[in-house]
Amino acid sequence: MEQPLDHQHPVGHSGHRSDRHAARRGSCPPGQGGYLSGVSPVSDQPLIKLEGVTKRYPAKAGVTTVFENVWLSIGQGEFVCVIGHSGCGKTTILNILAGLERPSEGYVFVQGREISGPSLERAVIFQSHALLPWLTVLGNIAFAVKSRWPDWDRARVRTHCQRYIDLVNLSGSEKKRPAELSGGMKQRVGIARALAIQPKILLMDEPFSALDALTRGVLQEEVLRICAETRQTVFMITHDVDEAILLADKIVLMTNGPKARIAEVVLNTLPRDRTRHNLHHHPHYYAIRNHLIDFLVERSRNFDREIAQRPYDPRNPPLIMPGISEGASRPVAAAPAAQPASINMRL
Ligand SMILES: Nc1ncnc2c1ncn2[C@@H]1O[C@H](COP(=O)(O)OP(=O)(O)OP(=O)(O)O)[C@@H](O)[C@H]1O
Repeated sequence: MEQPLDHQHPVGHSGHRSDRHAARRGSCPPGQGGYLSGVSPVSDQPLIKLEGVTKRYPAKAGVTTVFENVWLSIGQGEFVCVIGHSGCGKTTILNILAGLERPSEGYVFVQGREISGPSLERAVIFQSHALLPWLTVLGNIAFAVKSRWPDWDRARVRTHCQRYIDLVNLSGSEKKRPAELSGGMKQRVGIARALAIQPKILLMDEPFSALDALTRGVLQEEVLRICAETRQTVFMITHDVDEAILLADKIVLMTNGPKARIAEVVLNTLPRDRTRHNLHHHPHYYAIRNHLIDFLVERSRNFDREIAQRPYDPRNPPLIMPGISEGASRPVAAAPAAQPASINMRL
């Protein structure tokens, strides 16, 4: 019988503190993370912690600080979306989480261990699917699976890949090459490939932005279903407010760069069984949506002025529940305005 998908890998070293001292004590090598070591997960700590993360690049006039002092915790099984204007450093944060870039200052911990580079425990899905054109659907997924479990025999790899091909509804297309697939199908292969290595963390950089609206909607719902089934932890960048409300448990709002920071974290209070079609019936939907749009249109560029008038602790950005508790933010109108089906805030 088919086993349920389970992405909650047992992890080792319970009791590791998620602080830089624990990571540096040397009891566990950085970046190795005790993957599949057979001990129960540490439940009382976030899966991911960013502590004081800052990124600077050399610039003509010295140095540019893209973002600074970013503190964020993400729990096991949480779906976190980041929204903010172009250039505020969203992709850079994702790359740092992936281990592809290093912060100029600060630390990133996964299960209490500081990360030190890329790892199969963190899978990335980019806007472009980056499939190997000479391999079939099955071949592309198997390639990743064989890297993850080099000792598996052919039959085991095949069976494992098939589960993920079925999961993303690509059954029947196993032998097709990328050139024979639509954009949506290619992105499904990318999703299946990322999930098939059973990463602790799925990092997605605007994964649906290159797709037509219909395909995007279908794939959003599939990702929602898959993540609910697998309790996959996700960090995703999007410019689409409705996509964030549909998918995310938490929506991280970043101010404009340079020197961007996390202004606040919006908790999505809509029920988890939401769909694209019933989203707007929920009484908090417009409050959340208006809050996000208000932030992107207005507050993201005037945030320094805003916090000159109220306390703000970057280590603990305000948690906002629009429609329930506005925290330190300005009140937003809850009344539904006439809105298009989807707002893409690439401004
Ligand atoms: N290697 C680099 N050297 C210098 N500057 C860089 C480098 N990589 C990124 N930047 C700058 O850092 C800033 C943030 O880039 P990043 O791609 O992270 O932003 P973003 O918020 O993801 O933008 P978008 O929404 O347009 O994808 C930009 O101003 C970019 O020019």
